[in-house]
Amino acid sequence: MTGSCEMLRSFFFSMRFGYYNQKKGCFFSCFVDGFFVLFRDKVIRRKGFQKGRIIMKTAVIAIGGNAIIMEGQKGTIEEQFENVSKSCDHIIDLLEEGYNVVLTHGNGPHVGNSLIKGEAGKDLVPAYPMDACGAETQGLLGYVIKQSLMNRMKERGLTKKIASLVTQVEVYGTDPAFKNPTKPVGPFFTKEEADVLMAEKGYVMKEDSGRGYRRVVASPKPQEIIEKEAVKALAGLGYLVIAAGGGGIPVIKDVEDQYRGVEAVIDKDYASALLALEIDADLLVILTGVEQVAINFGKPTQENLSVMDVEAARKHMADGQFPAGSMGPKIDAALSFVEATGGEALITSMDQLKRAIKGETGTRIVKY
Ligand SMILES: Nc1ncnc2c1ncn2[C@@H]1O[C@H](COP(=O)(O)OP(=O)(O)O)[C@@H](O)[C@H]1O
Ligand SMILES: NC(=O)OP(=O)(O)O
Repeated sequence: MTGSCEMLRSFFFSMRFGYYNQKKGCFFSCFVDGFFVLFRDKVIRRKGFQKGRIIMKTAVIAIGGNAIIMEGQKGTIEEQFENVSKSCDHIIDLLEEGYNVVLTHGNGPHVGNSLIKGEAGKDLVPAYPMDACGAETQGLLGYVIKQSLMNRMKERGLTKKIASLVTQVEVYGTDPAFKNPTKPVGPFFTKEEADVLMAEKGYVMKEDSGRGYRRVVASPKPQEIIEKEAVKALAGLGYLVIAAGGGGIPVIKDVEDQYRGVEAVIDKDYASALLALEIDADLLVILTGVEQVAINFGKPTQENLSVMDVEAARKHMADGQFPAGSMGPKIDAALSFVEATGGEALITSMDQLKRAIKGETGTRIVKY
């Protein structure tokens, strides 16, 4: 197609050159050039080609931490490798569909576990603060995801460079979220266990979507992905990039304009939406436990949605269709990306990713 483009260009150029020679051609020259540019841009947009190379679409794909350590699991390293390995084919399928993939992931179960380990061992070795636990979990999960993908790709006879990037995310120290913890981390407890932890450790414990009680910590809104340029550059070089794990390591700028870690866990859906915006991604995919977003979720009148525009999403949100502790932040994050870029967000489950990308399932959130 680009070959035809270039032939047309040569043809028009020679016509234009002829007219120049006859000193008549200025108007015609502009007309021909304009036509060529319109034609070329249309081809590029439709086919994704530019000067003989394919322009890849970039998708930011967010995987929930609860898909890596599942409900009822202790979170052994073997369990995590097994869970992630099961997801690899779905991600690889997307690469084969021609997408540049930037993977982000949650770390809620992991960061809570790290805090418990620190607390339990603090008489022997120093406990880490929450930002350091976030960094630790980014490193661990980067390793688990990267190795699982590498091994599966090898089995499928594919090669793709993979980079896992330690990512800091700036938050504001004045964010009211620091005074109102909402982010569930770590394992699930019964009400009785939660009461003991609140009394003995001073934790804030809340019920998490009918699944039990979990510790909740501050979750300020992400303001800037510090390593965004590196993510964009690596994706542009054809790497599958794993970034902003656990929503990114939360940092603030102190009075001397220096970055400093803070005690918080950023929501990975908000961080993923911001990353998608900052690296000019075409698509934001939020993977969760359901194939489609629904209205009247869990009721006999449940209606699954294939497409939802911004206006409808806002209306359903105002009607209380998307609870704050579960689907609410995902819709909110999707809206922030769609409204700012005019791009699309897709919410679906990991096992339906390929079909959802083809438009066969999932819920697409679009501007109009
Ligand atoms: N309107 C809704 N449509 C679909 N799912 C919903 C809706 N409201 C609540 N949910 C629940 O929210 C869950 C997603 O939230 P959560 O489990 O907290 O996310 P994560 O996958 O990031 O851990 C879904 O799996 C579903 O059980
Ligand atoms: N950081 C974060 O959002 O983790 P989860 O996806 O595990 O909640």
